[in-house]
Amino acid sequence: MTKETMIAIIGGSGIYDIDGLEGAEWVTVETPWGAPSDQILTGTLDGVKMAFLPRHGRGHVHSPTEVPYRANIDALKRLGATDVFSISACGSFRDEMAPGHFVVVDQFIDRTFARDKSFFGTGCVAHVSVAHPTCPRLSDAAETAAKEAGITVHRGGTYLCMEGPQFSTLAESKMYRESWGCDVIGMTNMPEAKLAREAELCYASIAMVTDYDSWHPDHGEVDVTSIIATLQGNSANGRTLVSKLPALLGTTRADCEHGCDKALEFAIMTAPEKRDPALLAKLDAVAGRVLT
Ligand SMILES: CSC[C@H]1O[C@H](OP(=O)(O)O)[C@H](O)[C@@H]1O
Ligand SMILES: Nc1ncnc2[nH]cnc12
Repeated sequence: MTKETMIAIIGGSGIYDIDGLEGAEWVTVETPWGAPSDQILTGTLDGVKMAFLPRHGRGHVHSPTEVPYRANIDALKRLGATDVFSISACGSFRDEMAPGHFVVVDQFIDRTFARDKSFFGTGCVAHVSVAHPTCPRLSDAAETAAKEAGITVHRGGTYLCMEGPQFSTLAESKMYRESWGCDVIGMTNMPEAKLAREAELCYASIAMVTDYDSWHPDHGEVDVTSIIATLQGNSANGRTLVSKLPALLGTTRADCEHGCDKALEFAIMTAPEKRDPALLAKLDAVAGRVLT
C-alpha cells in the first residue's frame, strides 16, 4: 500500500529550524504525553510534506534528560510523519571520524537511566524488536544526501547514548571506545529511536561529529565552546543535507520493506480483556493501527 510521505526532522544541538519550506508554519501539537519540545515547523519542500522539531526547543531549553521524547514522537506520528531523521551533535571515538564528518549511525548502546523509555506499561504491555533500530531505506537516503552535499560521511557506526548532561570521564570514554567498540557518543538518540520503533515510524540517525570526546591523546577535554565552533559548520551542512531528502524520498512511499511500520504487529502481550482503557486512549496515535 502506498501512502503520502511526510519527512520529519528532529534537529539537535545547533539546528533549531530548516530553510526553504513552502507554506512554513509553526504549529502547536498537543499529546497525551504532554507538550513536545516546541512547536513543529510544517510546510513542503520540493512538493514533499515536511515537519521539523527542534529537540531541545528553540533557544535550547531542554536538557538531554528533560527532552520530552514520548511527546515528540507522538506529536510527529499524530501530524502524519512517515519518515523520521534525527540530526545530532556527537563526540567521536575514531581517528577517522573527525570533527566536521557525519556518521549515519546504525546501532546504539543505551546507557540512559532517567527517562521514560516506552509508550507501553501496566494495562498494555508490548515488546518490539530494536535489534536493527534504524531504517536502511532512510539511512541510504541520508548517506546519498550527505554525499550530494559534499559532506564526508561514514556509513554505519555505534552511538553510545549517555545520560549527561556532563560529558564522560576519561575512564568511561576509553571503555566505550576500547572495550565496547563504540564509534560516537551523544546524549539524545535513546530512547528516541526505541520510541520511533514503538510508534512504527521509520527512523534514521545522522550524527555530526563535533569533538573527540576525552580519550584522544592529541586533543584536550571536551568543552562546549569548541563544540559550538564546530557546530556552526556542521549545522550549515546538516541543513543542506535536509534540503536533498525530499527529492530522494518522493511524495509517496510504499510499506517499509524492513518492517519498521509493522513493528507492533505481534508485539502486544496484554490480553484484550485486561487492557486499561485509559492507556489505550493515550496510545491512539502511536498504536491505533493495531488497537482499533
Ligand atoms: C552541544 S554538546 C552536548 C549536547 O549536544 C548533543 O545534542 P543533540 O544530540 O540533541 O544534538 C548531545 O546529545 C548533548 O545533548
Ligand atoms: N563528546 C560528547 N559526548 C556527549 N555528547 C556530545 N555531543 C557532542 N559531543 C559530545
